[in-house]
Amino acid sequence: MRWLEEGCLELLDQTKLPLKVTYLKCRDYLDVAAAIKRLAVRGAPAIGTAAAYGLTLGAMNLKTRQKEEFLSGVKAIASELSATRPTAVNLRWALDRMIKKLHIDDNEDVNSLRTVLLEEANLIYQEDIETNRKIGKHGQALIPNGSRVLTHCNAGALATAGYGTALGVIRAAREAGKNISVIADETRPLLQGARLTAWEMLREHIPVTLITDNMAGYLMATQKVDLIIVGADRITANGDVANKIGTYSLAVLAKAHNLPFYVAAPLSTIDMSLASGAEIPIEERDHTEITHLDGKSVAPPGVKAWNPAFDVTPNHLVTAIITERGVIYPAYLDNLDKIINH
Ligand SMILES: CSC[C@@H](O)[C@@H](O)C(=O)COP(=O)(O)O
Repeated sequence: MRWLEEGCLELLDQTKLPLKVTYLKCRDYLDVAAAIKRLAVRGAPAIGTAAAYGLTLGAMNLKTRQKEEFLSGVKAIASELSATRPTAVNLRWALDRMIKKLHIDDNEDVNSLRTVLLEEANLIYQEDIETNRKIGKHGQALIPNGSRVLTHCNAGALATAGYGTALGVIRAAREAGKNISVIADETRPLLQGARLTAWEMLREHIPVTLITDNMAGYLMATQKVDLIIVGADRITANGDVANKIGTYSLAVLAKAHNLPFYVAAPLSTIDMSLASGAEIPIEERDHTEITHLDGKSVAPPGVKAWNPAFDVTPNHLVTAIITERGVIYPAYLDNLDKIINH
């Protein structure tokens, strides 16, 4: 994603990858909201950053010069953007951070508040890349040379402002000179692993092998994988992790095969207001995402379907959470609070 000086957010349309590299030009918050909803931009940190720019666009397009009216308009746009996807807490985190900026100096006029919003969105963007590099640095120390790493969905540069979380750890391990190969779960139903992770890895000449989701158990049983790293959409105060549907099954399999199961995520993904994963709102998406493939029906018309986009992995299945401030080990139930409030 890229902010263009003309007052426009440019987004790589991820729904078109890997076949086409096309960019969307968002000139209003409604364009950004629509892009988030249809997953043209997706991945927890990426939707937070895009929403921050979306709010900036909305504020630029508000006609009023009256400060109170401007503030209530911006807040209404923030709640609309926040409602686009319910599970990834980074979306709300970024919008809350933007809104907080508007109260710093009561003497500022509407135009300078617009500048404040753009500067904050730029900061969120830049910080996300730095954060991911730090996650990579801490995480790569956990990856032995020669590891074959299984990952799910796409927690790479595409899912963030740049570099990636889970894939950032892999990038950092490669940059440290380690010989690392990746196994990408295809990630039904929308194939973020096949379409996006495989695309990212191939572009950087990182060895990658694609498997379907139902091959993971056999892969582990036949000792073809050494560890698992995934990203996260929300981590609760007890260390439970919401991530792309299928993550929980991988964690159970990892436990059964005695393999490390790591979660790489920025602190902005940790929601200390929720005690456990049972409280996380799980997005349910359109049934056609599973009854159809590429617009063609793959199920009998009229069949009932269920399409939760995320699942929750309980803390006891997580070996460690890798954050920008360091690695939180199983004793993290206490550490999480200390690290967040440090
Ligand atoms: C660094 S991204 C971490 C998660 O957001 C990612 O693993 C994921 O589940 C994304 O889901 P998506 O539905 O594609 O937005």
